Amino acid sequence: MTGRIHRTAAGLGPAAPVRAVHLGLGGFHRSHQAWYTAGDPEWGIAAYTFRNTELPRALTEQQGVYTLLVAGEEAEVVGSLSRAHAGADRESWLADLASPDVAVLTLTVTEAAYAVPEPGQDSAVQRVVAGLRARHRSGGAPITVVPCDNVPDNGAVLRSVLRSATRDDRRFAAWVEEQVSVVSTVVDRITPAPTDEDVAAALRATGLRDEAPVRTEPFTEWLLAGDFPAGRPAWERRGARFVPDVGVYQQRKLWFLNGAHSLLAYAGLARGHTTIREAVDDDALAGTVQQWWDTAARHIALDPAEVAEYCRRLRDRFAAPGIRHQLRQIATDGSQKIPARWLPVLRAERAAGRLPGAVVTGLAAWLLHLRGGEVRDPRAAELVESAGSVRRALLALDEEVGADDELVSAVEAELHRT
Ligand SMILES: NC(=O)c1ccc[n+]([C@@H]2O[C@H](COP(=O)([O-])OP(=O)(O)OC[C@H]3O[C@@H](n4cnc5c(N)ncnc54)[C@H](O)[C@@H]3O)[C@@H](O)[C@H]2O)c1
Ligand SMILES: O=P(O)(O)OC[C@@H](O)[C@@H](O)[C@H](O)[C@H](O)CO
Repeated sequence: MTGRIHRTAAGLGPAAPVRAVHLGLGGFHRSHQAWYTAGDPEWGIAAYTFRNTELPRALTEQQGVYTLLVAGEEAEVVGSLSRAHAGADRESWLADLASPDVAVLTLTVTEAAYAVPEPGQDSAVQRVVAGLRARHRSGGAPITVVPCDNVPDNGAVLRSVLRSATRDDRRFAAWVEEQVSVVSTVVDRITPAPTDEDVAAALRATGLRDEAPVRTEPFTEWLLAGDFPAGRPAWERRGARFVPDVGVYQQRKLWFLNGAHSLLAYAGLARGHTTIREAVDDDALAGTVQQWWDTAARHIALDPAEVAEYCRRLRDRFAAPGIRHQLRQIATDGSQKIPARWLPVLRAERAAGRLPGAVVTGLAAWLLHLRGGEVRDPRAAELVESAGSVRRALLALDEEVGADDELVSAVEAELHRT
């Protein structure tokens, strides 16, 4: 019988001491932050899911070790997860965040999580605040929080949410302000949700059974801006870049990559496709994506040649064999993603008196998606209910967009055409 992957079987040494904590243990953490951390063997991670109990169980049985299947390259065994926990393990969570040995807290908690918790709500921010409170009570060593979600100005947004969520306790709030650094990041590595086929591929690659492999692409990027007063892993060993400001790179990634992804997701589903690769192989959709990139390129402060090269590489990444990125996965939480991915460009175009065709196509396809039933979005009920009327659905997305008569008419016309 084939053996299970674990540290000795994979040729790894003992787990490193925990000096980093992660919330939102899923596919992306394993393909990105945990992979970068593996470049610095002095740093071990204690990673927590939000709700999932199966993944931490499988990883614990494997001593945190897992296989990273990098499309077109050799599989890599990653050993930076020293411990994996279910989010419900509150005692360990509080103890880890109270520990002065821990210097960094990374987050991948979805776009929707960047909100002030309602009283009594169990949310990612509520858990972060509880952890920071435990740290404050047990000596208050400084720490850096590293949000790694596709949220514009993720560091500033998280700082503002933390301010609101701690304002009832002035001493604690003052400590958070002084001792908790929140950095801003741009994160990039296309990582589809793992499948059973990945389990079989990991076995073929290593000869060891792995119940928690992850498939990803060779391309990876991590830009960070901010301070690490208590230290950090040497993420730069694997190419992370520490920059004064992530602003324009954040726009480049969110508009060009994620904006095109959302366009392909909604328009691709409407045309019967299931993956990004299939969707970009459809000439009509490839044309709409190019139209979107040409439109977005007018509003970004980067050299046009650099933008064109970025788009050329994106085309290759989207079409890469070996990555089956499901349109349904990308289509989730549209109300949280569209405002960051399409609306800044839409606003700039409207201010210039133009009606961008690619955004009209995208909004019409999003409406079709809402009308189609299977909607996963924190505001699903309200959106599905409003979707019969273009005006109401667009108002629910954004008041200014919904109040734009010319845009509403264009989206209505597009829906009649399709
Ligand atoms: N997958 C990618 O290619 C990719 C690339 C860049 C950034 N990201 C960011 O990482 C996030 C996670 O992606 P993933 O592929 O790991 O997904 P995943 O489904 O594998 O893992 C997501 C994690 O977030 C948790 N989560 C889900 N809803 C939550 C909520 N409301 N509050 C707190 N936590 C919640 C889940 O329990 C899970 O632990 C994305 O939302 C995105 O912001 C992903
Ligand atoms: O992960 P989400 O749900 O924010 O968005 C879906 C995709 O657009 C996204 O995961 C990209 O693949 C990723 O941002 C590439 O780095």
